[in-house]
Amino acid sequence: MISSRSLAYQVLLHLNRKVSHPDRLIRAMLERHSRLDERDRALLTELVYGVLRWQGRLDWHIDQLSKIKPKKIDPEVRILLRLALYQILLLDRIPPHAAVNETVKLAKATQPPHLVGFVNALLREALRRENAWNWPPEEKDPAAFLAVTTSHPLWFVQKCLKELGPEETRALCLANNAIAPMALRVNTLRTSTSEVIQALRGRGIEADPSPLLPHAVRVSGFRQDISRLPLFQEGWVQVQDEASQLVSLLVSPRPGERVLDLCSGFGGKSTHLGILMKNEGEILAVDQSAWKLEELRRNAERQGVGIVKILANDVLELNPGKTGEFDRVLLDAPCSGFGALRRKPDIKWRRHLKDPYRFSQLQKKLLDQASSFVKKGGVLVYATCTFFAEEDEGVAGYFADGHPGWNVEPAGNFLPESCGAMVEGDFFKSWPHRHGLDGFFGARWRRGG
Ligand SMILES: C[S@@+](CC[C@H](N)C(=O)[O-])C[C@H]1O[C@@H](n2cnc3c(N)ncnc32)[C@H](O)[C@@H]1O
Repeated sequence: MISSRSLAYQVLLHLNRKVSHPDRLIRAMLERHSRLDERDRALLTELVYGVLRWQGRLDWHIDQLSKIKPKKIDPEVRILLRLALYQILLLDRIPPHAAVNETVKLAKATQPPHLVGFVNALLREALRRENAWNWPPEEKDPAAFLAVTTSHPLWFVQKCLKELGPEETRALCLANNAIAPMALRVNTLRTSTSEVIQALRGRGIEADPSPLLPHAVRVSGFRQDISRLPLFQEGWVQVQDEASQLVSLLVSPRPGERVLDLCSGFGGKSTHLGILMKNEGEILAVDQSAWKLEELRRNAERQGVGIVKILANDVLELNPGKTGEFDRVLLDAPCSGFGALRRKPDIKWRRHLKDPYRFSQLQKKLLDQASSFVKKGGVLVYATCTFFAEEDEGVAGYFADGHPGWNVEPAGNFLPESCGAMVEGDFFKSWPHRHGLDGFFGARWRRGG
């Protein structure tokens, strides 16, 4: 039978060739290989995410060990090496020799003999080193040291050092590498928090109420596909970080209102808004990606949220003449996504220093556009899943300066008291290292009447 290592190799190869969601690729693999047992299914996920999380550091090890110039290492071979070194250097539960032997087997099946020899020699040298590495000098070059040891791009660490200082940068980088607990949002149209916890515990799954939100549940140590559980299929829960759930609370829609969800994606927030509205009123979910909206439609159906309509459109080409005005508008803007590195570690290798600025230019345009849909006296919420100031406070400041008729409404007035630590001035801001949640930002304004 095919091994989880070989499947992980295929997923990582695919991701290297084309930007896609690791989760989707893993799920597709698991569907195709449905006879894989739970241990191997879990190992596949662990290998893919582990390699993506530690890619920078694994590449540094490869470059230290390689007898040929790093640039000359074939990308497919590099992926094989990352996969093996992750198991050897960063995973406890796989004997290092087994990792080398399995990788060499995989190399034999996919590479010409001289490359198999190269893989074999490099991995055996890694075993011989026994963790004696010449790390970049911490005192002299703290940015390089942190970048390598915590596996983040150097530019990212340098930017964080400038904006947050050394202690917070270190804590943030460490938190980004943690495996985030699974957070579920309870669908109060269908069930209650205690019923969800009971159902999960009944299956031997460790589940606890969130200390932050009454309708969220934290699940620990669960490595299987939640979408296979009846409670998911019956729409009792949605997987959603608590910080992301807080954005819908910041919108605080009421039953019967008209709400516009711009950049709705798969509808994590649209369905939450519909539940907060008790399925009364209307939500228009707009995204330029038709396939994401198709998923949103299925997601809303699963959760029994019947008030969401979908529209595939570029937000910048939409106007209130077509849609009418709304009581509340949420713009969950496209962003650099650095707040979600715990769940999407691949992002750090796809972004560049200029990206936060580049995104901020688009976000300003989208926010200007979003405001034109808000009726007088209505509410506008701007959200991102990043912590870089130019995409967060910078965009909010730009909007406030250009729209004197709008009043900022302090985020603290709309979030539960338990989330007081996530209020920064007028805004909502969560951080992985400070709050143990994904990094989100939210700002709210009311349009003058
Ligand atoms: C942060 S994600 C949205 C996440 C989603 N709101 C949720 O809660 O699951 C940003 C979304 O913006 C969409 N997008 C980016 N630029 C857009 C544009 N100009 N018009 C419409 N949608 C856009 C992307 O397709 C993506 O789904």
